[in-house]
Amino acid sequence: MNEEQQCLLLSSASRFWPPKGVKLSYGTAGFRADASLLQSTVYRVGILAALRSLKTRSVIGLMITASHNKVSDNGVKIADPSGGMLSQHWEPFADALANAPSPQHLLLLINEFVEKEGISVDGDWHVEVLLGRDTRPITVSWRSLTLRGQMRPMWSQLGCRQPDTPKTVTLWLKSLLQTLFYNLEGIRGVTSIVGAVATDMGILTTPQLHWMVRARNKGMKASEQDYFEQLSSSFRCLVDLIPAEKCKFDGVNDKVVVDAANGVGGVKLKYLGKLLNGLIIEVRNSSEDGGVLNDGVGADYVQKEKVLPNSFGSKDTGIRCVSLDGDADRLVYFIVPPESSGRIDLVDGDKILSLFALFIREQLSFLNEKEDMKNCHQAHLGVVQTAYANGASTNYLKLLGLEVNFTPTGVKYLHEKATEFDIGIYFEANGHGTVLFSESFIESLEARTNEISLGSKGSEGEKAALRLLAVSKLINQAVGDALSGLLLVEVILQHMGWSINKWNELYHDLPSKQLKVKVADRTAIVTTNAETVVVSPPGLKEAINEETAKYPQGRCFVRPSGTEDVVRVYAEASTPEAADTLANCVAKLVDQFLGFNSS
Ligand SMILES: CC(=O)N[C@H]1[C@@H](OP(=O)(O)O)O[C@H](CO)[C@@H](O)[C@@H]1O
Ligand SMILES: [Mg+2]
Repeated sequence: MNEEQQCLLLSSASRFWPPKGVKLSYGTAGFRADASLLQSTVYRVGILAALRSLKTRSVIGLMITASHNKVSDNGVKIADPSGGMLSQHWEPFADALANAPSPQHLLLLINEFVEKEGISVDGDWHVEVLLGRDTRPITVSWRSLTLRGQMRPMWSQLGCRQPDTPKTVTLWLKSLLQTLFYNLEGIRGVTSIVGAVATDMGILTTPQLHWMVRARNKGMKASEQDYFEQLSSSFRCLVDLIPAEKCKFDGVNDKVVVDAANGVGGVKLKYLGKLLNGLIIEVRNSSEDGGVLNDGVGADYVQKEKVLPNSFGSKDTGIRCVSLDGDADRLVYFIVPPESSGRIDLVDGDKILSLFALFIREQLSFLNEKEDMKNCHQAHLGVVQTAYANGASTNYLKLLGLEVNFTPTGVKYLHEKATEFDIGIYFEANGHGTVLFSESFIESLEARTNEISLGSKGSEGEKAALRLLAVSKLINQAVGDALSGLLLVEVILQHMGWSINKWNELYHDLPSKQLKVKVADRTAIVTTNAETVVVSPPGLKEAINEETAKYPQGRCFVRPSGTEDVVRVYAEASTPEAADTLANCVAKLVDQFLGFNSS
């Protein structure tokens, strides 16, 4: 690194000291913590993004979001050149950067890493980082704003007067100002690499930013408008390909009501809805309504608590209802039963996966019907789940003859596994997932559909190829996306002529329960076998197994969360009461082994 670069890094880093006594970790989906702790982290992730751009010679994304976390948290993560998650190989460096105790340590780390990775920092590559942020407000403490005057320039840049109260000042700045601080810090980080450019893409859903990064690196159109146009036109294409006899079917109506978690998905979905025909999207709990992000609303709440989100009630009985999470990368459907008294019938990520798998399997069977295709390469379809997938869904998928694979929690693992197939469908039970198509399979579909434009009438096989091609454009190829997932569910239900009830009847979920346990150090739990078996602390595995064996169809596992400071407990059993008891007993075991009073 030359002297100019070293000076630039040292001077900008001296504005952003890490919080004292906090250990930051890149976790399941980037850094997440109380928003007041993350200023230096966002700045340092900006540097990381610029270095990643240099290393990969590609455009990189930096997203400011904490997804389903409570409103006082925030987070930051990176989108790699493919639009996927940051390469896991770089996560230890990300952790080290975030925790470097001083600008000098930071510089030393960067120097070492740049040398080890063979990254040339001499300005021969035009670094570009796309920045996105959701609508999450930030909380900034007065202390951090005034500490050694570091933040004062921010106030003048924002045209605001610095608050003069010595108490903690909580800033709930609406719209652009909400996350502008983090944005500026991200930009500062990126631009502390000489010649690097940070392009502010504004307020986006997480999947939109990932989509843009992928599109930019593939040389495709990559604006937000391009995203909306691609989704709406592929949706229309799928609608046009619905078999005539299925177009009007009892129980299928054209309205869906969406709980947008008071997050960024609401406004985006309202805009997208205007570009569609044959589907009415009613959005509630949009960030414009004044409700609190993820508070009594959203996919995480609905999926874990299995209760109605705010502003939904008995009036919604019989309607397809959907919940998105705060940054709109997950979705779950739900049904309001008659006289529900707050409970819902959840149609979760596992059922979305099952619906997608059925539809794709059907199209593949049409594709392979033609005599001359019999000897051709048959597409390899695979599905990927985590241990949180309901056992009934896994049985159902296996009964369909599908290959079911398991990975640890987190899209980064599922996505990676799904790329091994011609078509890989992955979903977490909480609604995080997508369908990936391999380049070679897309090429074979394109070749097949080109035959149609050469004058053929369009056989079932050719229509199936057109449908699959449209699915590959509709469903986000970079990461799970609630907006594109919703459109795909809607058009498949229309295609099948199914109501949400019929879909929900595919199989019956086993009763399950999830709990969170606060412990002294959650990292003391080490797991293996896609997180289903505890390796450490010794004895916990045996204690869990002994308890689980008492319950018919019992299954239980524990793991440290990668996004919250808790240990998660998951239990499944033949009755809701048994699942609750099993979860509670195992939560007590976790507390005995790791709680604040354990020795
Ligand atoms: C049980 C559960 O829902 N875990 C979620 C949650 O991860 P944890 O590591 O469990 O906190 O957030 C992740 C990121 O959004 C998501 O991928 C994952 O599925
Ligand atoms: Mg999310």
